[in-house]
Amino acid sequence: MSSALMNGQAGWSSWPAPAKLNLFLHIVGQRADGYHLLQTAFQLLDWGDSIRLRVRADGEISRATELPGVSLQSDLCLRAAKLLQEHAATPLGADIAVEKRIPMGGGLGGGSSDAASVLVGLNLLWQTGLDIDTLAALGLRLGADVPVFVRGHSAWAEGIGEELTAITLPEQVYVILDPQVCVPTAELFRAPELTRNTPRGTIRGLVSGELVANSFAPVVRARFAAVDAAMHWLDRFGESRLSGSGGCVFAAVSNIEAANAIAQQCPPEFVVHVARGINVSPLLKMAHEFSVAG
Ligand SMILES: C[C@@](CO)(OP(=O)(O)O)[C@H](O)COP(=O)(O)OP(=O)(O)OC[C@H]1O[C@@H](n2ccc(N)nc2=O)[C@H](O)[C@@H]1O
Ligand SMILES: Nc1ncnc2c1ncn2[C@@H]1O[C@H](COP(=O)(O)OP(=O)(O)O)[C@@H](O)[C@H]1O
Repeated sequence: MSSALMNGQAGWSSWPAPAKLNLFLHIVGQRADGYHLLQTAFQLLDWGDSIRLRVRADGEISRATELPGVSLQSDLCLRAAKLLQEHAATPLGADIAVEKRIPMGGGLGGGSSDAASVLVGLNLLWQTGLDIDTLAALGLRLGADVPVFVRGHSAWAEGIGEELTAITLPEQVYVILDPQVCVPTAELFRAPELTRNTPRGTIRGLVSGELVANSFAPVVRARFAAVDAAMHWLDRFGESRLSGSGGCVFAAVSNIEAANAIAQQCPPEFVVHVARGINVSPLLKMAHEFSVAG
């Protein structure tokens, strides 16, 4: 492996795990097993977590950093590594460290992206040679949002989020507000007041800017006053939208300077991030560099 891809500490390599926004999200039905059918647009961002991986010869999979509130059993990075290890029947193990920036339970897909980066990174480090379709299918077993991060392209999504069509969107700047509430996704999907028959949209509608609604927004705003307040505040600068099941909200702005000016005015109860939409994930670029470096 090229030394340029190692991050300085013996045996460790660093893998990006970008955040996502859901530019819109329509819940259009429900499957017999209770999972919801949706339409959404996943916009990858140039901002996110970093995962560091180090191969172990003894087969152990261990986390090298604490993830507050996340037990070993529920840690998506450890679960991803174990799933790949079992599937590929490799005797190798790994140490996994996460530099967490994406707020947990914020609707920005942090856990899913971390898991995808572990799958893609370890598949290369362990030389298990699985193709992207197989990694995406393994990822789907960990969460509906994992496949888009494995495939590494902003995408139009249907089904439960796994039927993906890569799309190329303008690389827009976004102001993202984190109202610092952890919204439990499963509970939101169970909400009796959730609209489950939103009319279907089209990619053309997305591109023309008609599709901005999120089926979760009325439910989340009614249940979490801080999310409602964040949307009201952001509405002063652009049409605010909810990402995923929340609690983070965002608005598109014209450029970085405008975004930074808005960020500077942000009230202290919200954490603000400025990020740019990207069509291709840095994970995909890293994986390519790694493969080329051999
Ligand atoms: C709402 C979305 C939109 O991108 O994102 P987040 O808000 O989580 O970021 C996703 O659909 C979330 O995907 P993900 O976070 O991977 O959820 P999962 O772990 O697969 O599912 C958590 C639980 O939500 C419910 N669930 C999830 C996805 C789906 N299409 N229908 C469902 O009913 C199921 O009860 C499931 O047990
Ligand atoms: N590496 C991880 N990063 C974030 N959350 C994780 C991770 N592993 C497990 N989790 C669990 O998954 C939940 C959802 O995480 P996250 O992906 O950050 O939010 P969302 O699904 O709202 O986008 C968290 O509340 C946490 O309990």
